[in-house]
Amino acid sequence: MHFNGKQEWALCQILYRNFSHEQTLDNSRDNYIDLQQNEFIHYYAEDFAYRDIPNSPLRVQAVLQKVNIVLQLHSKSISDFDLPELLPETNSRELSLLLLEELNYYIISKDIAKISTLNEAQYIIFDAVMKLIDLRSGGILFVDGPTGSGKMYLYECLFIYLRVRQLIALAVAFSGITILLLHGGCTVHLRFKIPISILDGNSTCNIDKENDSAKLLKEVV
Ligand SMILES: Nc1ncnc2c1ncn2[C@@H]1O[C@H](COP(=O)(O)OP(=O)(O)OP(=O)(O)O)[C@@H](O)[C@H]1O
Repeated sequence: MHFNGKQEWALCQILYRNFSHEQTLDNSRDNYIDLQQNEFIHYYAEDFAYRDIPNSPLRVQAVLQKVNIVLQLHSKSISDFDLPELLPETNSRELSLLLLEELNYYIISKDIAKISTLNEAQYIIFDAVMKLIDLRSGGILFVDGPTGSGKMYLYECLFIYLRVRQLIALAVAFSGITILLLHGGCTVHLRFKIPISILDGNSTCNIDKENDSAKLLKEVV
């Protein structure tokens, strides 16, 4: 059974809250053993972190991150248990929830297969965007085309490809209707904290450099 990101997250919270219940963490031997068995991690990696990511260690890291967050609520952490190591670069102590959300999209093989169905024009743009991203040189690309020419389809494929690679790409649009078409979409105003009144000459995006939004924006490819 597969779940979407929000359902999955909710289920993880419930399950891992149970795992991190005081009784489990203290000395109830049976539960404690369950939690220590690495098989449990792989089981949940399949159930809760399955993203068609061909990289099993990454899936395990995704589960460990989620478990760690709940454990932290109980003043414990992954390192208190005999579980695979949570790598520093994926340690949820450093990754904000916003970032974790962006790293945990539910992508199935059907989505990935879409990329191979891009038509020639779409593929040229897809390729250009990927080259720019791989160069990490930054840049602005503007895609235009008549209604129904497949712009949104192209954007979907770009997001799928980047998210499978565990890269951060934020889907934003000016209208609430448009964001419904983009998985994980968010209005520009919400994402960049643009004040509603932008005409007074002094308005700025209200993002503190230390907060989670700023950390997320810094990770964007
Ligand atoms: N390469 C493709 N293979 C199969 N279906 C495609 C492809 N490209 C686009 N489509 C389909 O064509 C339809 C129109 O595509 P899409 O909505 O992406 O166009 P658009 O340019 O974003 O349109 P609009 O400007 O009206 O928003 C959609 O049903 C989409 O699924």
